[in-house]
Amino acid sequence: MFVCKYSASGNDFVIFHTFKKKDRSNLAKKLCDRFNGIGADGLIVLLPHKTYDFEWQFYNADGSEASMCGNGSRAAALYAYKYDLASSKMKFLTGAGVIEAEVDGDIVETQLTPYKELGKFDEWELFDTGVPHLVKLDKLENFNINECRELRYKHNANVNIAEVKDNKLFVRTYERGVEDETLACGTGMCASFLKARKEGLIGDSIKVYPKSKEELEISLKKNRLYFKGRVKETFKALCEV
Ligand SMILES: N[C@H](CCC[C@H](N)C(=O)O)C(=O)O
Repeated sequence: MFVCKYSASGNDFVIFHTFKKKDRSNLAKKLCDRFNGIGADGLIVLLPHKTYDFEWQFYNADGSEASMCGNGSRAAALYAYKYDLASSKMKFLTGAGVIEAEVDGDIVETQLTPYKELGKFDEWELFDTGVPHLVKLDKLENFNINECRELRYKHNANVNIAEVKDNKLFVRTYERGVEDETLACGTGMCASFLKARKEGLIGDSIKVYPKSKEELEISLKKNRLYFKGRVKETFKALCEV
């Protein structure tokens, strides 16, 4: 069957759709392997749903399932629209709840599930933007992969360093389940937005730049997070899955 690869601001995913829900943890590890597989940060499988346009299974590259993926939600929406699984405005079910998305050319905006503030640990703050994220406001060059890895296991969370410069938000993320820094992390950028806004450094909308330097936009409307940016299909092939 056909599998595709999508890149959402540098966060990349193998995506396909099928009818049968089953454990695809080992498949995710195989397909996401950057040496022996297609290579990606995650695997997304779209499945039929009686109420919503579809539901999904999301796996990190290490085969662990995650309840949500911000960039993955934008990639899944573009895939669903391109392959006639949904119209340009859609609703789909994730482990974190229902996501609303809108496709406009190669720009996709998704509304994330309601966020939670989960507490402070020293200069770090923990948020749930669909998955758990620790955020510290600091200079980006102070991003330390070993410190991030330690905090990731201590709190079972993704770890972000965020910096506000010239009224723009810059974010670097160590991603749980990829176990490395990724080029972008949507729920991480959203958690960083919440932290910067809480400290009074930004307003309700801002341009955000992850490690890939691709421009995204995050806004807070009626206390819900909206996240918008470019998505592209980078690969398509027949593949045994
Ligand atoms: N690695 C995350 C899931 C993917 C999040 C990220 N890729 C995004 O765009 O939100 C976790 O296990 O919590």
